[in-house]
Amino acid sequence: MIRLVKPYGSCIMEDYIKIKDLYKTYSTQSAPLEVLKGINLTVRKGEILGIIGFSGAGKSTLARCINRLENPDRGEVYVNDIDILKLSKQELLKERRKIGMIFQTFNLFEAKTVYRNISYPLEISGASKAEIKKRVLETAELVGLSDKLTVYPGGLSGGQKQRVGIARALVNQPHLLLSDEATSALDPQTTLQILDLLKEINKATGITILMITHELDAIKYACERMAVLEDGRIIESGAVNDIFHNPHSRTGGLFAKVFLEFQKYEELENGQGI
Ligand SMILES: Nc1ncnc2c1ncn2[C@@H]1O[C@H](COP(=O)(O)OP(=O)(O)OP(=O)(O)O)[C@@H](O)[C@H]1O
Repeated sequence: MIRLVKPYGSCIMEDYIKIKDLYKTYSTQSAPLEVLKGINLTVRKGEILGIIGFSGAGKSTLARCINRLENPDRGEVYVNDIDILKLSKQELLKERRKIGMIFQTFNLFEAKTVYRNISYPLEISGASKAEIKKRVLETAELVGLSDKLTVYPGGLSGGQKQRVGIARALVNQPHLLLSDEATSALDPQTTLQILDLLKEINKATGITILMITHELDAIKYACERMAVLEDGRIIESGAVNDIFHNPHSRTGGLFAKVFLEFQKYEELENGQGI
């Protein structure tokens, strides 16, 4: 196991992302579609914050506005006190290197080996061959893929593909990881392994993680705080346990109810609670 360092310090309570009155409308063939309707959100440095919401609530749009893969209509986005919406193209490219992103569909290059998938962000940032090799080997070891570097994505399981996605997102040593439904395509056991990996990386490096998901159990497993997104608005936020046991919104309540029903069913299946 390689030695993990905390490159960015470990102050837990400092705000790392600040989002104020964020709006985003898509143009569609029929009518404009307002997807974000005044988002206000704070993510603390070094935490894993969960964002939960039903399909279409605007979760991916919100994540993509943070690294400006989407340009919001108005509002403010600060990452590490940098005003993301005011950056020039060049400045944005530089800041984006400090923000990794992982996806439900992994988004790997099928024609590149694991090594080349992981090395890609370093290649486009102009790192030397020696630096690339060092960082790829370190990151592959961190995610448990040292023995898969010459394999193509087609020869990997879903969990291994997501590990490649995580390694590629981390190889530039970002301060922030945006995780957009990263475990939604995985079976429950693999989901736990990936969540354990994210928790381990968070603990070891102090990286801030924004975990977007529609799976309450994933949030319950990995996060201390969460926010509920409904129809383009954050309708409640706070400690996971508080929202889970005493939800103040319809969406929060529905997620908690489904989770509890599922838990009851699992206990019955395992012969507990009878
Ligand atoms: N590029 C786009 N152009 C037009 N409409 C879009 C675009 N991207 C997303 N939308 C629409 O915006 C709404 C919110 O989409 P978004 O992907 O942000 O939601 P989500 O909460 O992440 O949903 P899911 O969990 O299903 O991925 C949806 O109605 C979607 O169809």
